[in-house]
Order: sequence, then C-alpha cells, then structure tokens
Amino acid sequence: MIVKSAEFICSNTQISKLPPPVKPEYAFIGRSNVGKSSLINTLTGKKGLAKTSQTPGKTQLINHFLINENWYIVDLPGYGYARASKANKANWDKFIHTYLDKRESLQCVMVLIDSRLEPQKIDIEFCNWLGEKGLSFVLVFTKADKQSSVKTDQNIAKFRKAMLATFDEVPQFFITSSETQLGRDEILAFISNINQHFEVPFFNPPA
Ligand SMILES: Nc1nc2c(ncn2[C@@H]2O[C@H](COP(=O)(O)OP(=O)(O)OP(=O)(O)O)[C@@H](O)[C@H]2O)c(=O)[nH]1
Ligand SMILES: [Mg+2]
Repeated sequence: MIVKSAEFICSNTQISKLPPPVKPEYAFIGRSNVGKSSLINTLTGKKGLAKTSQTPGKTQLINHFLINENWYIVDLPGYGYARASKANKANWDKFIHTYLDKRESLQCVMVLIDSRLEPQKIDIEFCNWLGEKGLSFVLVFTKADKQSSVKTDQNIAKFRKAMLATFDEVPQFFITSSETQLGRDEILAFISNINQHFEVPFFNPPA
C-alpha cells in the first residue's frame, strides 16, 4: 500500500466523541515508550504526525489519524508508565479497555513489544486480556535496530513461548524499526488486505 495522505483528525478522552465507526481502524498499543508514535510516523512517512518523546507518557489521549481518506490509525497512551499515579493508571485501564472492547470498527489491535527485552509480565497480561475478549491482535516487535537480529529472534522466541502458556496459537508477528523502516511494508500490506474486506458495521449515529 502507498500512503498518499495521513492527517490528524482528533484527540479524545471520551468514547462518545470518537469519529463515527464507519472506516476500518487499527489501534497501536503497548508499554509507554515502546515506540508507538514513532512507528505510526514511519508507516505514514510523516515525521511529526504523532508526537514522540524520550520521556515515557507522551501520548495521553486516543488520537485518530486518517490514512488515504479511508482508514484510521489510532495512537493510544502507553500502559505501565511507572510514574503515573494509581488513580491515573486505573483511569487509563478503564478508558482504553472500554475503547478496545466497544469500538465496532476496530479491525486489529497492534500490540507493540520492545524487541530488546525478555518477555514482560504486563505485555503477556495485556495479550491475555485481548484473548479473553476475543479481540483480534498481532504482535509488533519494535526497535530491532538496537541489537543484533540474533538477539531479537531470541527474545521473540521467548515471548512466543510465554504466550503458549495461555494461547493455543501465537498470533502473527512483525519485526520493526522506526529508524530503518524494517517491517513497514509488511504491516501496510497486512492492513491493506484487511481493509479490502471491511464492511461498515451497523451503528446508531448520535441524534
Ligand atoms: N533506535 C530506535 N529508537 C526508537 C524506535 N522507535 C522509537 N524509538 C525511540 O523511543 C522513544 C519513544 O518513542 P515513542 O514513539 O514516543 O514511544 P511511545 O510508545 O509512543 O511512547 P508513549 O506515547 O510515551 O507511550 C523515542 O526517543 C524514539 O525516538 C526504533 O525503532 N529505533
Ligand atoms: Mg506515543
């Protein structure tokens, strides 16, 4: 897929104010600082589209970006931000879980995992929650440029093994780098394929 246009549409904390669920949508989620916003900029080829930062906790809202005028990328706040207050964490959980669970047009959750790390409990738990809800998701290993491909492969193998404790099958995965654009074409092809089969879900527009 060629990305011809990518534009910021809106930032939200309220589910009721999201754009109507009439276009296929892909949510990018993962631990704080894993590289969600950077990957979105790499996929779209627009450097400043999603705000990135070396400081975790940069993205705070549900941000919708419209691609080629017919599908959405959604940038979400990261989970596991150590410095967030308990109340904020609980708030995050409720808000994001409601969004993921209720969004009719959500086609696939892109779960970003730092490829440099051994399996993290918080990532596995989040995948388990998606599995329980029956939500379709893929794993996107990030920052692969930061170490050797051997190390990346080892960490992915460990993650897949950890997932097999609760899943019969491990979901599809991608290896990416926002620095080198590794994995960009594969993710866009994956999305393009799903978009072709999208049917507008039934929904009641607000009066
Ligand atoms: N080397 C390298 N650095 C990366 C890559 N992706 C992201 N980074 C860096 O990691 C830091 C965090 O990136 P973000 O894209 O802001 O991460 P995020 O997941 O959106 O973070 P929050 O919004 O805070 O949850 C930034 O300093 C990026 O430059 C990558 O593929 N390679
Ligand atoms: Mg971000």
